[in-house]
Amino acid sequence: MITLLDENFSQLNQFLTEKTFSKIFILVDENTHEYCLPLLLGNLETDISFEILEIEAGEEMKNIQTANQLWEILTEMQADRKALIINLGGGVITDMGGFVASTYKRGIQFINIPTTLLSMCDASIGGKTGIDLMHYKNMVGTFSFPEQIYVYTRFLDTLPAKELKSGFAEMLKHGLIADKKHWEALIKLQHLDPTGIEPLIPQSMEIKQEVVNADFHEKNVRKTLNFGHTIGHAIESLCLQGENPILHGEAVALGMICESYLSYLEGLISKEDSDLIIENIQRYFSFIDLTDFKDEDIFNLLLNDKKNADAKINFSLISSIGSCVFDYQCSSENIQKSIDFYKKLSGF
Ligand SMILES: NC(=O)c1ccc[n+]([C@@H]2O[C@H](COP(=O)([O-])OP(=O)(O)OC[C@H]3O[C@@H](n4cnc5c(N)ncnc54)[C@H](O)[C@@H]3O)[C@@H](O)[C@H]2O)c1
Ligand SMILES: O=C(O)C(=O)C[C@@H](O)[C@H](O)[C@H](O)COP(=O)(O)O
Ligand SMILES: [Zn+2]
Repeated sequence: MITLLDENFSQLNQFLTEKTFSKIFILVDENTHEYCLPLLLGNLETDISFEILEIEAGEEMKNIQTANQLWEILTEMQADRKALIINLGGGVITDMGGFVASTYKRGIQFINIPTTLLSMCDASIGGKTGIDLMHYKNMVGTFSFPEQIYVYTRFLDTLPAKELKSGFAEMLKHGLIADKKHWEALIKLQHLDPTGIEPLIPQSMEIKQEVVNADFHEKNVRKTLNFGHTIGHAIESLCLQGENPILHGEAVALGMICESYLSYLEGLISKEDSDLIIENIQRYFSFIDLTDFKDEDIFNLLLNDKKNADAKINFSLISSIGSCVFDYQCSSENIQKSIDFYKKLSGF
C-alpha cells in the first residue's frame, strides 16, 4: 500500500487508470500548491476531471471550520461516492483530508501523497485522521486507511529545515520504541538534510506500518507510537493557544525528553540510557520555554489524553533503547519531576 513513486509518477497514473473515479479533488495548502502541485500535475495522466482545493497552511487550520468548508465545497461541486480525494501535503493535509474524505457521504476514497518528512514517515501511514478541538490535539477523527500512499522524496528538496527537523523527531521516536539500530543510524547524522535522511526513511515507514498492522485501532501496541506525545501533545496544545505555536515534531522532541527521564524515574531504563537519549535529542532540538505555563494546566491536558482510561494517565515509556511499554501509570510526583527536569535543563 506504500509505494515509492518513480519520477513519472507512473504507479499513480496506473492506479487512476484501473479505477473508475467520477472526479478527483486534490487537497493542498498554500505551500504545497506552490512547491508540490506543479510536479504532480506535470506528471498526472488521467482523463478524469479534477479540482484543486486549497487551504491556508498550518496546524491552526486543522479544525472543524476547515472541515466544514471542505464538506460544503464537495457538496456544491456534487462530489459523489465515487469521487477521490488526493491529499498532497504534510500531516495537516493528510489528517484533515483523510477526515473529510472518511466522513463525507459516510466515506469516499482518498490517497495520501506526503510532502513533508513527518508525513512520509508517520502521518500519511496508519489511517489516523482527524482535527483538533478547542486546541486539544486530534480530538475528533476516524481510523480510515487511505487507498494508497505514494511517497516521492524529492518533495523534501523545498521543505524548510525547521520542518525537516520536525519530521526527524518522529523518526527518532521510531528508533527509540522499536529499533535500536535505526536510532543509532539516525543519531550518526551530524546535519539534517534530505540527502542524509533519505536512506533512513524506508525503515521509519516500515516500523510505523508494522505497528499499525499489528493493532490498527490502538487497543494495545499502537500506543507505543505515542511515546513522547502524552506530555508533547499537552505542551503543543498550550502553545497553540498562545502567541508562539510550536511544530508537532518539536513538541514530540520535548515530550520524548520528559518521558525518557520519566522512564528512568520509574526504574524502566538506566540513568546512562536516559542521559544518552536526552543528550542526543538536545543535539537537534532547541529548548522550548515552559515558564509561562502553569503545572495545573499541563496536568489538566494530560488528563484528557486519548490513551487514558478510568481517569488514569497512561504513558508509553521506553523500557530500553528499541523497546517500549504502554498503559504505564506513573506517580504524579514523578510526572511533575520530569517536567521540572526539562524546565531546569532548558535554563529558561
Ligand atoms: N495521523 C498521524 O498518524 C499523524 C502522525 C504524526 C503527526 N500527525 C499530525 O501531522 C501534523 C504535522 O504534520 P507536518 O509536520 O507535515 O505539518 P504541515 O502539514 O503543517 O506541513 C508543514 C509545513 O510545511 C509546508 N510544506 C509541506 N510540504 C512542503 C514542501 N514539500 N515544500 C515546502 N513546504 C512544504 C506546509 O505548507 C506547512 O507550512 C500535526 O497536525 C500532527 O498532529 C499525524
Ligand atoms: O499513528 C499513531 O498511532 C501515532 O500515535 C503517531 C503519532 O506520531 C501522531 O502524532 C498521532 O497523530 C497521534 O495520535 P493521537 O491519537 O495521540 O492524537
Ligand atoms: Zn506524532
